[in-house]
Amino acid sequence: MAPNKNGSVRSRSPKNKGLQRIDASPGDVNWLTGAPYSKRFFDILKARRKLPCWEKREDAVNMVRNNQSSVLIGETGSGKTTQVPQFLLSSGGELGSGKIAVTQPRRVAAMSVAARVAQEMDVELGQEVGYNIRFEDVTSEKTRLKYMTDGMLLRECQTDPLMSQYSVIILDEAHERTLATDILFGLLKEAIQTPADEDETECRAQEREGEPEEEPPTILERAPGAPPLPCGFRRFLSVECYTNPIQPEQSFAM
Ligand SMILES: Nc1ncnc2c1ncn2[C@@H]1O[C@H](COP(=O)(O)OP(=O)(O)OP(=O)(O)O)[C@@H](O)[C@H]1O
Repeated sequence: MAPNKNGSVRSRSPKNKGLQRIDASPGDVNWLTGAPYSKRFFDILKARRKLPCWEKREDAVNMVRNNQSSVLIGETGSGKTTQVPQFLLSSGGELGSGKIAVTQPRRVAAMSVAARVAQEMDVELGQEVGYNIRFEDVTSEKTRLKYMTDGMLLRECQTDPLMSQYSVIILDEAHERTLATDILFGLLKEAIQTPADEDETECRAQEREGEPEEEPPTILERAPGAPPLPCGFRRFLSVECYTNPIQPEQSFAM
C-alpha cells in the first residue's frame, strides 16, 4: 500500500459501495448525518485503517451477508468490537435495514465502546450510536448501532423473542460464557432455525454417539453453518454475528 497525497495509507477500495463510504476523504460529509467530518474523525480514521480487521472488512461483510450465523475470530485489539459493527452498518442492504446490537458482558465495556465508536463515526453518543445498560438507556430513535449488556438483550427478548428490531445481533466476548450470553445463543438459534440447521445438528449428534463423555459445545458448534473467518492472529477470541432477516410472516415457537 502506498501513502496517498495526505501521507496516510489507504487500503484497496472494497467493491461494496457502502463500505467505501466509511473510508472517507477530506471534504466528504458524514454518510450518517450529512455533516462535514471533524479533524478528529480523520485522525482516528488514520489509526483505524491500520487495524487488522480493516483489511478484512469486505470479507466480514460478505460472511455475515451470506450466512445466518457467523463466527469472527481475531486477536485482541484487532477491531472486532469497534470496527466490524460499523462495516456491517455502512454496507447497507439487509444488514443495515434494522439496528445492529452488540452485546457485552460488562456494563463499563458497553458504555466505553459505544463512546469510542460514536467518536469514530463522528456522531453524538446516544444518537446514531448508543448504549443500553441496566438503569441507563442512552439511545434515541436515530440509534442504528446499539452496544448493550447481554442481560439487557435477554430482557428485551422477553417482550420481543424474535428481536425483530435488529438486522444483525453480535454476541461479543462469547468465549466468556456468561449465563446471559449462553441463553442468548439458545434463543437466537431458535429464532433462526432452518431445516438445514436441524440436519447439521442431527449429523453432529450422530457423530458423537459412542463418545465416552459429552464435551460442551464449542462456539463454532453453537453457531451451526457458520464458517469461521480467521484473521490470522496469535490469540483467538471470538465475536459472533447473527443476521436476523426480518420476516414478519413467519412465526417461531420459542
Ligand atoms: N476507548 C478507546 N480509546 C482509544 N482507542 C481505542 C478505544 N477502544 C478501542 N481503541 C482502539 O481500537 C482498537 C480496536 O479495539 P477493539 O475493542 O475493537 O478490538 P477487539 O478486537 O474487539 O479486542 P478484544 O478482543 O480485546 O475485545 C484497539 O486496538 C485500540 O487501538
